[in-house]
Amino acid sequence: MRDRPRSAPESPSAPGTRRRIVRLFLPYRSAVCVITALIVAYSALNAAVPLLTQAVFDRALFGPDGPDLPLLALIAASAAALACAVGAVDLGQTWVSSRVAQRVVHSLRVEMFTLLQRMPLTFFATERGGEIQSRLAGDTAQIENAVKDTLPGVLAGVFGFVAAAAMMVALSPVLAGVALVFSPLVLLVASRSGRALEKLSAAGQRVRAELASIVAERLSLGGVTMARVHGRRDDEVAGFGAESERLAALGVRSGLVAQGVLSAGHLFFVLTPYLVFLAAGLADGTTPGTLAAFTVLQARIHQPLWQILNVSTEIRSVLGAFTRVFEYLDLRPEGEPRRDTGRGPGALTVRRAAFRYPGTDAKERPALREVDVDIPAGSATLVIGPSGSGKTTLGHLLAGLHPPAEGSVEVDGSEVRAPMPARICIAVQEPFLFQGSISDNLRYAAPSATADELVRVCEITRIHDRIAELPDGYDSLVGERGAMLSGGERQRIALARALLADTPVLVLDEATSALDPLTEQAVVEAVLAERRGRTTVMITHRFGVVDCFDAVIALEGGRVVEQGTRPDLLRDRDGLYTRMVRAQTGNGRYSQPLRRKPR
Ligand SMILES: Nc1ncnc2c1ncn2[C@@H]1O[C@H](COP(=O)(O)OP(=O)(O)OP(=O)(O)O)[C@@H](O)[C@H]1O
Repeated sequence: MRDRPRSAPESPSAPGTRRRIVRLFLPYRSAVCVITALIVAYSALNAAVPLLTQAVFDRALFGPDGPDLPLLALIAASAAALACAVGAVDLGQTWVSSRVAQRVVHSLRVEMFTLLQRMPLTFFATERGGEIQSRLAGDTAQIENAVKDTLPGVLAGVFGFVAAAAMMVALSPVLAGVALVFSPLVLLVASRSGRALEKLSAAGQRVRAELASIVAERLSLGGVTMARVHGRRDDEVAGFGAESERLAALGVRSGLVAQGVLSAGHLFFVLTPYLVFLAAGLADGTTPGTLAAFTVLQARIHQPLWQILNVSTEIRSVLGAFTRVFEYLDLRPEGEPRRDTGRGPGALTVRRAAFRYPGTDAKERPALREVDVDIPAGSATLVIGPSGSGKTTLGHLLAGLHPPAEGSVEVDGSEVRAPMPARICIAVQEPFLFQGSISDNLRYAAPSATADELVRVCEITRIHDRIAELPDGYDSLVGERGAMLSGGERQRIALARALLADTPVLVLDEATSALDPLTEQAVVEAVLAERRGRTTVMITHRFGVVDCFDAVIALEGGRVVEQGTRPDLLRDRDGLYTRMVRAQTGNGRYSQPLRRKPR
């Protein structure tokens, strides 16, 4: 088990993949048996048709008593019945295969999605969106096609070959020997070249995933804007073009190898009938009917071999798809959080907490170390510090988004190692709004919230008037990721959503940074004034905007360097907080609060 999958597997199909595939199909073993039985029946019925051809020649048309028309009509009716039976069996097999394919792929997709939902946030910071998309949608689609079409195709090929070969042996062992003499050679060539095709196909999959990542990242609103702003549109096209060209070159190479195998097979298919005719000419006693039946059977033997040659590439690339899907299924997700419905007053305690982001050098200082913090229930606390000092990381630890590597974080005595939706909510600087209406987005936090409750929280965050101005009000659509709203509007809707969750603890991580100072002041004051006993932790750079906080925590280099009430901290004229206030306001005389605390 690993933390992250390799995004570019070296080996197209990892060892053990085949065994895992078999395990995947174990629950469907009855259906697989039915599919196999239907394919066997299909192959046997198909192989019986040449017997009718033999009867037409040797008995109905050129029999000892001349043409026998009633027999010919009977043979024609039998052929029609056989064709109907073949069609019905084929239909049944397709139906069962499709059902199995859909069930298997559905469970793989859901299992992967469930697992990804439980992955640590740091996974999403490092894994490319296109990679996830490519495995969840692309690879599973490939598996679906393989289960539905390719694998039954191979089985049909194998059984078709065996049935036709058996029929040939029954008709004439000598001619059968001549007809089949090159078959092992063709299969050997196919299997050898298969290895080259497997590597080419795995390389193709990797480039496809890279292309999907580029599309997801660079054709997003932010990606396109960045390219335009910096005049790099041509470079973006060139980058995409280079990857696309790699894919095209790989496609040409795979096409050549695959066609080489098919051409070798074709040579065999063209030559063997003439060898059979030659053998028939040399040997005595071959009736025209037997030769006609053989001609039909040879076509029947070519078709399955052709089928096997054709699908061998697909089978190898689908093994690669299974490997990539299994890599995601082997991810190590976060532990399932305890179902926590307790609320409590919301007192936060952090003891000697440390956190280091995965993948960072052990010599680098951790994002947080030896953090000791006490935040009383119902209090309002400001967290400040220079950029990169660990404020967001502390906010994430308090909200349970990252578990501390050392030490502990507790709310009302319960350990916080995973999000606790009933107790703690966090509003972030770049909130996520999904495509839907404003009320859909608000109700994500509280599905049963009434219209009045939506209005109440939106009034607190000073967004209600703006929503009321929109033609559809709370039913207005926000666009993908809230693209139809301004940054400040998005933040205020997300903050209202966090208030709607009505948790005893609320962490605001630069949650109002996109607002103008006057609106920000009004929003923060309203959030604090209407907090009804809620513990509020506000991480911000613009702490001069409001002064109504009970305590200030100052971070520097991942440590807490100051902690206390605002007047206490301002007393130290060289302290970090005082220096930051001075730099922000250009005024060093901060011994008194800027404004009176709201009730
Ligand atoms: N996903 C990540 N992977 C690796 N390192 C990270 C990651 N996120 C943050 N860091 C590092 O952790 C440290 C603390 O980052 P954090 O975001 O907590 O700082 P911050 O005080 O909130 O900064 P800012 O004020 O600029 O938002 C920084 O050195 C940052 O580079």
